[in-house]
Amino acid sequence: MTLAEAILSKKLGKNVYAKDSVEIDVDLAMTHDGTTPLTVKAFEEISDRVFDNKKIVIVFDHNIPANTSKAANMQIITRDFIKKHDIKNYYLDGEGICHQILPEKGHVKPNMVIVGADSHTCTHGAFGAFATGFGASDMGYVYATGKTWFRVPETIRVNVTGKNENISGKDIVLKTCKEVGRSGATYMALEYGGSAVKALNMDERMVLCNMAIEMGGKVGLIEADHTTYDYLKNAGVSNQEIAELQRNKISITENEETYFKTVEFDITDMEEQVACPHHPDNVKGISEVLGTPIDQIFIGSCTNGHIGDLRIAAKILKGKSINKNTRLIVIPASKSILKQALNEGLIDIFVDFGALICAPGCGPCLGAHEGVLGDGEVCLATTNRNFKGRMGNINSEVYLSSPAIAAKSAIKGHITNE
Ligand SMILES: CC(C)[C@H](C(=O)O)[C@@H](O)C(=O)O
Ligand code: SF4
Repeated sequence: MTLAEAILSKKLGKNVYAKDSVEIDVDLAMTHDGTTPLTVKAFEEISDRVFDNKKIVIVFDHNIPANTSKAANMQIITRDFIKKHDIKNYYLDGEGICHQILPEKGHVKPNMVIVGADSHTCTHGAFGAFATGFGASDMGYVYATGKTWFRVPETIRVNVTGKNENISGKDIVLKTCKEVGRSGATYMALEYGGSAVKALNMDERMVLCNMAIEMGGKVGLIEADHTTYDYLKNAGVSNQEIAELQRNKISITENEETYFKTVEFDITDMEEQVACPHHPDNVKGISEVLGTPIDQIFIGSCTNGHIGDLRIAAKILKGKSINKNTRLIVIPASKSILKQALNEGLIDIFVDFGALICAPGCGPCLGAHEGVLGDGEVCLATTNRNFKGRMGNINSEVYLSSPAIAAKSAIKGHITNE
């Protein structure tokens, strides 16, 4: 069985396989400031009671603090919904990006079925959970019934081996995007494994699963292991619950025949990867884009705003100053990452370097809040999407890279790995 089949089978108490259709109870449902109002509208057409006020999580992250009256009014609708239905889990005051908050606050656990009204909900597959993004009307149905249906996805196995200290989770996922292509995994699971994946910490594993949707993937998945359980412990999950999860651990034996296909690569001699405008699968080895002038650099987002990312960037930027032809925006993915970065002196390093620090949230990632680009400008971002106009201007260009490449490029003012 593939990991996707195994998780869904365990949950349903019977064996299900790729292409089967299943109706299933969800363990966690998430919406954010951008998608809650439409979800509420769809929900109210079918019910006046949520299925379970403890299994819903609502996060404000896309436009926080509100930048327009429209965004502020959408937040009023959401706050009213939270009060009316006594929703227990909500993070509304710049606590961070939903895909960071969910695991950080201990909401995500292996074997869960998680749905969210955001396409990057697939991030949580890094914990061995079946997690996927939905549109607001599907979420309205989930808020009312706690149920949804899936076609069990076929699986592309991605095996990554080798060792290379210059290669991060972001380089691995960009390479995967190049290999699989923008629609190569449509409605499929991307199941990551191999020694190089096993060696990654949870922040880096989340990067791999976060970008599954950029290949059309339904879910990104990584088998839970001791790294997963250590993370859960730090996120406040009780020892008792972790022991229970370990007892129920799903282990799969890799079996070629169960996969739609297998993609394999070795990172030992791989160079850093950069996605060029205007799609995350337009990936080149860094040597092909060295010297590209950059106007704005953004380190943050649900892909690469983790504490580990900020540590890597700060180590590179310490004692240096920003190139006068570029600007740098740094946004920790959550308030607790911001606090940790303050405690470790990372924020001092960024500020001294010449960076602008903004409140935890999505920031410039989708061009709807702050850090919008001007005509003809080029941005290098640690985010997951570089579609035309993604950062708020159809006449701008966005490149995607790891935090290390973003930091090095902020010193030089052009794309570099030195
Ligand atoms: C606004 C939201 C619905 C959207 C998504 O679903 O992914 C956003 O987070 C994005 O990254 O484009
Ligand atoms: S950080 Fe970007 S990709 Fe992630 S949820 Fe926010 S807008 Fe979407």
